[in-house]
Amino acid sequence: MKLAVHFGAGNIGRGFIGALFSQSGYHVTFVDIAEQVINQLNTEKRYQVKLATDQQETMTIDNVSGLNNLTQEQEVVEAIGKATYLTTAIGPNILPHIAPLMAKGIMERVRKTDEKLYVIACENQISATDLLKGYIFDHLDEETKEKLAGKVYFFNSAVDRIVPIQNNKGSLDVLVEAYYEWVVEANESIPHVEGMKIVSDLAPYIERKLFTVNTGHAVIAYLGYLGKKETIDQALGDEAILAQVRATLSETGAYLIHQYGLNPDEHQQYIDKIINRFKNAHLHDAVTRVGRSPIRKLGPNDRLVKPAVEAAKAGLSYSNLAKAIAAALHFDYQEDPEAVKLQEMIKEKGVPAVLQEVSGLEENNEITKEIVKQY
Ligand SMILES: NC(=O)C1=CN([C@@H]2O[C@H](COP(=O)(O)OP(=O)(O)OC[C@H]3O[C@@H](n4cnc5c(N)ncnc54)[C@H](O)[C@@H]3O)[C@@H](O)[C@H]2O)C=CC1
Ligand SMILES: O=P(O)(O)OC[C@H]1O[C@](O)(CO)[C@@H](O)[C@@H]1O
Repeated sequence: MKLAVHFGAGNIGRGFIGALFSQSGYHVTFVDIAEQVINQLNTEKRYQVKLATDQQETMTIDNVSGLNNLTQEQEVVEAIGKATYLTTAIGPNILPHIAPLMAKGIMERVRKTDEKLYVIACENQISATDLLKGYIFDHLDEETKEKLAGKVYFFNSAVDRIVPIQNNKGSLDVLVEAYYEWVVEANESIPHVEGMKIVSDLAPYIERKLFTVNTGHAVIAYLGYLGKKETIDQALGDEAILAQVRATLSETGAYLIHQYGLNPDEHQQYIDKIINRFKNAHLHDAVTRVGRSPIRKLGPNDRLVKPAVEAAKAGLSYSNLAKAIAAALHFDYQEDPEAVKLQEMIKEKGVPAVLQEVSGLEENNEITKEIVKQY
């Protein structure tokens, strides 16, 4: 049986990427630091993926096991040695921390086999696999670097499926939305995985997804948080928030249409479909999950700042994006370490300095001025 080694046995790992590998005939070895999840994977050997629909269809995901990357390093290295795919869904900030072990696995592997290995980071981040590759390369010896060509491939990807925080402590089962899209940029044929779509240029896909699904979601999350809404669907029930989401997605849409020559009617349909996905009340998706890690989300290449900067460059409107950024700066959820840090930074340095440091926006930039006004 072919093997996929997947770092991150969380919501996307179990509910999306691992599930697709299992359904494609792979054994999936999940690697995680969550000891209880790893133990359960090894004892139960299966779990259910439940669709957040009226019918609640369920699928059994089997041929799964787990390894703890803190206590089972050698086992992880051996698994990487046998894998066809090496994937992650762990959070972009964690990639540098798992790269040394991945590098160790790759070094041992290329000494022993010429079999091809495909590495794909499945994160909400543009070029996440390129970033991971850079972190891995920092830990590879020169001999391995020279041997990688034709043996280890790194492919960027875009992943889209809403998987909320699970409300079933102690269970491996995962509630997911029925919709999913996994797009991988590869210029050659790679081993088949059910549901994986191969494209030669990922840029339009990842930007369309990040600046529609993730921008729209972030607007709802931050305005919903300010409006004391608990979940995304509850926030969307507020007409003012719904109107603001539509206005913001018109701005990102204008940029995407301008940049990639998208058909405006088709893009509007894409926006409408996504807003309907957000309305799914079965997901109970907390605004605090969707707004999590605001410093990352306010990054220069992320879902709010990048489209605002690109819209400004193209002479397009960005005032609704500026409003969303201002709302993100008010996200003071105490259980989110980045939210706490962001509020401390704002208190200490003020909004313009924070926008410079976190988002790469100069103080005299027109976008900064608009954000400060909205804030
Ligand atoms: N949940 C969603 O709907 C979607 C999430 N994503 C992206 O997928 C990635 C994962 O997100 P989720 O699955 O929601 O998060 P999650 O928090 O459910 O899963 C992350 C997993 O990584 C593990 N982990 C953290 N640090 C680790 C370390 N140092 N070593 C090993 N394991 C470690 C955690 O224990 C957890 O099991 C993120 O980049 C997210 O942006 C992308 C699309 C949809
Ligand atoms: O996972 P992140 O990057 O923290 O952001 C949350 C976003 O990711 C998703 O979980 C999946 O695309 C969305 O639900 C949401 O837009």
